[in-house]
Amino acid sequence: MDAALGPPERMADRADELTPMMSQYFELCSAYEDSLVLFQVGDFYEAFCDAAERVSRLCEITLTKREDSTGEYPMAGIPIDNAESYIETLLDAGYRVAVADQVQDPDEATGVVDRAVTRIVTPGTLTEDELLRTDDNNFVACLARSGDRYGLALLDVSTGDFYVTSTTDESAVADELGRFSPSEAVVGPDAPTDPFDDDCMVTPHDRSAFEGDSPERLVESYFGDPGTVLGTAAEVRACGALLDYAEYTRGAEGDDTDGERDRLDYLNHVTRYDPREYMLLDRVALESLELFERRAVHGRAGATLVEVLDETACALGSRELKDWLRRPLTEREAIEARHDAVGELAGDVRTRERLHDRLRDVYDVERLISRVSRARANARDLRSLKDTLDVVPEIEAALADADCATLREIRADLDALDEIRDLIGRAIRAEPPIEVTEGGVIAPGYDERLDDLRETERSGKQWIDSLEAQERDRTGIDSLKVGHNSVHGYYIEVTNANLDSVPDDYTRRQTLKNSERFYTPELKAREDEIIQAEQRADDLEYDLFREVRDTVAAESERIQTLADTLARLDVLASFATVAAEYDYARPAFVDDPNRTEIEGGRHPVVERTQESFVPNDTHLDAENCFAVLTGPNMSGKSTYMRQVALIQLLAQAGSFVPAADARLSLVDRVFTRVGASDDIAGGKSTFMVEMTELAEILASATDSSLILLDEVGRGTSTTDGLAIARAVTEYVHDEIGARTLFATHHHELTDAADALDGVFNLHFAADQDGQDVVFDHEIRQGPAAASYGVEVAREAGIPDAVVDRSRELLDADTADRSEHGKNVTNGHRPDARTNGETAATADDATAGRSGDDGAADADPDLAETIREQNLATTTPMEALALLQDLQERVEDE
Ligand SMILES: Nc1ncnc2c1ncn2[C@@H]1O[C@H](COP(=O)(O)OP(=O)(O)OP(=O)(O)O)[C@@H](O)[C@H]1O
Repeated sequence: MDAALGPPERMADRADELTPMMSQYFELCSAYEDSLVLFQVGDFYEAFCDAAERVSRLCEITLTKREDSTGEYPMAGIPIDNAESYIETLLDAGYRVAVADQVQDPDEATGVVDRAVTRIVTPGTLTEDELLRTDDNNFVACLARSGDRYGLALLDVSTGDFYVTSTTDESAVADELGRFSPSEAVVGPDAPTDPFDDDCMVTPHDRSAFEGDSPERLVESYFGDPGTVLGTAAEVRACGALLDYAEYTRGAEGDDTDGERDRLDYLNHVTRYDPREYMLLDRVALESLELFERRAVHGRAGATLVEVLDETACALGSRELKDWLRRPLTEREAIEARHDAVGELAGDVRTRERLHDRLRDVYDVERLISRVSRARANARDLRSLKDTLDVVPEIEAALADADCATLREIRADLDALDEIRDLIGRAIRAEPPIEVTEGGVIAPGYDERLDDLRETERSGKQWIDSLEAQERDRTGIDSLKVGHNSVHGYYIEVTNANLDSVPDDYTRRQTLKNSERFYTPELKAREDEIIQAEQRADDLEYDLFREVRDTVAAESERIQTLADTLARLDVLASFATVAAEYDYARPAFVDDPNRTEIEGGRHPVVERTQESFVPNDTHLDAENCFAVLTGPNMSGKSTYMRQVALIQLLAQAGSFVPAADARLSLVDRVFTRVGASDDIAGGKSTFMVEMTELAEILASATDSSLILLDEVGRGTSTTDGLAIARAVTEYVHDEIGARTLFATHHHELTDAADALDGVFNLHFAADQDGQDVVFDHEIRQGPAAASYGVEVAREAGIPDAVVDRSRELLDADTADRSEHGKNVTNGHRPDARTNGETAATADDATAGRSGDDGAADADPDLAETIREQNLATTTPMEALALLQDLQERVEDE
């Protein structure tokens, strides 16, 4: 176990003798064993012993020590004012942090001041704005098992988004986790801990939260009858245990005296879903289609799909956009409803701009309302809520002429919460301070008692303001001054020279070098009155503020619905902007299965990152659903395949698509097996990764899926690779029948088109311009003629000698194959040098005989290596590796 966690060993052997404060620390460390405890001492959060050493090293703060009668303890303190950034460092280092605050006024404490853990900060349950990304959700997952079923719950504590699903298939769990990418996971007994990403913290949680009727009771207390809101026992367990964990991380501050935990009142809705309601995009697909993360491919300046699509105006919309892309729909009606709205807004630039303009003033009310419910919102938060509510009627007005059902529904759902808006407007000052306990928060006119107190305060101060003139008159001392300081309060200051004129009712308050300060009984009385009124007013303000906050909290469900409505509208407007500005077309959905008809399709990201882009068509249907795609390296195969998948994904997310026209049938899942990636940390070779991904495709794809295969069998010998590629083609064609695009450098695979109905060839061509290869990026029917790997190798900087020799080998191979049906290994090997001198035969080289020109001094194995190559089945990647090897050997000579 990590020595920084749990009760410090150094204290354990003297636990009974510890000072009361250290004993408190020791006990909190024992109670929160899985967290690093930060313990408030005045203005600092302290850690002691091993935890101190760890905190000091990670946060780069000085390690000091605390000494008392029981010994000496290393100590490290982080300033409370700046705690969040240090806590972030500790989270990044993999710790959960239990924050133990002083929960009693030190002046009221008889012995040691009471402390309690008020929050446990963990990666998945963050609510601190400083630690959260505004444009993305932050989920904590909970995986529970009941019989052979897995229940998966996902909660964003900062926004209240809560999803639950269940499945009997462990790989489906991994797929959903890939989609939501939680930063933390709570795992129940018997549930697997391996489907989580490396960067997801797996948290052990109290077993009892998963057991007995505790999950059920908790679900019921939040959402009503578990049987109605949720489906299976596994879902109830996952959801209940996650609620328990979320409450646990709120610490003890909310604990009632009877030990009941405080509730997370803003969690008033859980969405139960079936993964089949959404187009499935597993982790591999999300990564290879670069939806949210970039991959450096061909050195192109990377961008992600979400980056080129995000024209949202507010944080709510930008998070919603990610969610729509993560979970494209599979129900035609729902998709078309989104398309209707996008179409209407795309055609109405004025409304779109007006909406965008207004939505820019919308605050992140989703996170705001969760702060309100957790009693962490300040007066500025409430004003921000009001500012948001203020724009709602304007948004409503902008949608006054909305025609389609979706926009009309949105308009109807817009709820400006007039009474809340009015309440905040009346109660909270326009620019309130951050601190809510020190007054200045409640607006004048809101509460009579408060106004009276403020009036007393004001008139008292006014009287004091007039006192100076009055006392000057009375005493005849022209230099007399009335002032105030925080230690001594109000005073009348008289210089030493005038002390003789001081009246009898002056009492000395303070002596300075050149003057004396006094007060009079009346001044004192007025001062007390002001102080009292001020104190009572501040307290009253705080009470009133809390009342307003509670009233707002009681409407959290309506505010969440409003947030959701605004988020949807923002995404639809963003889709519309992209559609209008980048010439996207509305896709049509067709009933016949397996249809992908795209005219002039473009890759939404690549077209934005380079000067010109060549649009291409795609035609797949039940009769022709498997395209084998050949062509030189860099000709555009990967781009083309991804563009087909992205168009399908965008269409189902509700967006228009980068194409002149698209007619599509729905897809249940996009599979990708593209690019070579090593999973060295996971102990898998490139080939293993490739085969694991392929196995998943073959096991799970249906005839409604879209499959992209980019060079299958690359990581093994050419013969094995080709065999696998061919077998996969046959299997997908015969058994699955999914729409498939298969890019390959195995030219033999193009023969599959003759053998299998439904398989056809497409290719990209290249022109040779002198020694350069020029790509037109235009897709054509039929197989590619040549692969141009050698020319691409030249462009990559392989020396001419090697490139020329490769070209000779290729030519010889082609000639041999056409004449004898043999490969190049039987051909002749000319001189390795390029000076045109007499070539030695391969046989000479193999035999190690020297030619007159010295060329035969060449490494005899070199010829052997070249002979061994079956160039007919060598991929360009392999050819490149070979060239590199040959080059090194040639240079050695
Ligand atoms: N339709 C197109 N219009 C314009 N440029 C394109 C087009 N398609 C691809 N490109 C450009 O060509 C580059 C290479 O494309 P891509 O990666 O798709 O080639 P590839 O044939 O898959 O190569 P390899 O076989 O080496 O993986 C892209 O980065 C892009 O810059």
